[in-house]
Amino acid sequence: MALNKFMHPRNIYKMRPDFVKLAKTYEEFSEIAKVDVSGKVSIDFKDPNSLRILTQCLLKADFGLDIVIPEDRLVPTLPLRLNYILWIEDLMSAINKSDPIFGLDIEIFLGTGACAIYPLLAAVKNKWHMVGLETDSESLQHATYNISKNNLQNYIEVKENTTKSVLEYMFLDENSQTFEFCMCNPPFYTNIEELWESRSPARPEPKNGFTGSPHELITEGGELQFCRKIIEESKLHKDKILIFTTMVGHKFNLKELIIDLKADGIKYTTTEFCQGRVTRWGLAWTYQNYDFSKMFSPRELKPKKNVPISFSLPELNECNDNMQKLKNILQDLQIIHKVVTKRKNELVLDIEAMSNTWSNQRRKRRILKRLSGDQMKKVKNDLEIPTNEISEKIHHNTDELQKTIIDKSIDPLEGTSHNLSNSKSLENQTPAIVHGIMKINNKDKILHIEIEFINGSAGKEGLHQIVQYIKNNWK
Ligand SMILES: C[S@@+](CC[C@H](N)C(=O)[O-])C[C@H]1O[C@@H](n2cnc3c(N)ncnc32)[C@H](O)[C@@H]1O
Repeated sequence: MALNKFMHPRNIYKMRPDFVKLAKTYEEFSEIAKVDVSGKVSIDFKDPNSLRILTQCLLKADFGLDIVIPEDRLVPTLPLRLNYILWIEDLMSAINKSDPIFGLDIEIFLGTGACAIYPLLAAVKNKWHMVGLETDSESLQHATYNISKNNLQNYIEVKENTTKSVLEYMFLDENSQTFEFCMCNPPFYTNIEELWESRSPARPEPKNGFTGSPHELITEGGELQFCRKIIEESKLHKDKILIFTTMVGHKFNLKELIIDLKADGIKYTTTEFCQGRVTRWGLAWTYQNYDFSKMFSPRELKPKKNVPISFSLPELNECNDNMQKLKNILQDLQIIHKVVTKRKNELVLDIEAMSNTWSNQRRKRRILKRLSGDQMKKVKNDLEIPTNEISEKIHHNTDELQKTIIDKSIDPLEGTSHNLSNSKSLENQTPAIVHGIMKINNKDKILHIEIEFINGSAGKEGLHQIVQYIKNNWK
């Protein structure tokens, strides 16, 4: 299932459902299940009846919902439906409406379908109040039946949309209620030919069987026109719904809709719904002052490439070996640094800080200021002990890696000494709090440095602090 890794992180269908358990629990599932010689249980995904039974059983097992999906209606794929609901949850939490447990939020759903799948999931999962609009009276009847079968009438109301509009119907009355969001899974196709074309033998065969009635799948102008209609109607009811959303089935249509929203200066955000081998898109827009900048698509959440920290150190007047000066600073910080590669003007060091030796510097300077007379003299004397006397190179690695480590460092303020002599034990027992790779390029006596963070409990912030310390002490 190539795209499952990009499913919403909270989607329970990221992991394939346990078919063995389903077969043991539900007789209807065991009837459609096949067991191979290795004991693996599978079903025929191309058979609409198997898909219907699988969906009904999963709704029962995972959400406690007892649903009847009519034979001639769309079988909702649960991973996709759940991806959409989870994204709405994220949007609600982005606008600080993440606490609907008391059922105070009232939502609206367009095109409820025969299962009323979205309102049912939203009600059992989040206790959201949903209003479902549907034009197909037969689907409406099924939806009403499924809602009362699960005793969720207090949460879900379904209404027959008798108008040609999409949203308008909800706001015919001036005092109509407001909603936190609307969601919609629009019919995909423009006409029956387009629908058949999508099923033509020339196209790669879909993995899942085909379900749904023409009414559910076809709309004049296809999904693009349907979504454009919602956008147009949303302009008339800007404050009646805080966030308008719709699912989009074709990437091309998503691009067109984004162009429309941009042209009108409407704030929007998008996401991808990835599941199995199918990607759909979510589009949300608002007329409110909401910040969507922290909304990310699951695919965007994958770790970003580690961008190194770059900076330069200028030539110093009284120093004729800048590279050595930099090494001295690393030594002062008790940072273990071993040479990875050494070329003419370039040196690559593996650096490891075992403890935070840079953070208290300001405090130490403050205390120094407060000290007076003899105390000050003593501390100053201690401080002025040259670095090479309080440290010594203790380790030369035979495989060409030169390791420099401070053997002993005196803390002038506490007057204690830290023994860091056993580098091996440090390496083996204590993980570095900052581990990075430092590339130093010496060009025209200016050091150009790039440090890449590898790992460590102090995080990249720790590395930034080290960089700051180096810059402050470059004099
Ligand atoms: C693709 S189906 C989605 C069904 C269900 N929500 C799901 O996701 O499985 C689209 C639904 O929108 C309904 N529909 C089409 N035009 C509509 C309109 N103007 N207002 C409300 N519902 C509409 C169709 O009858 C159909 O049930």
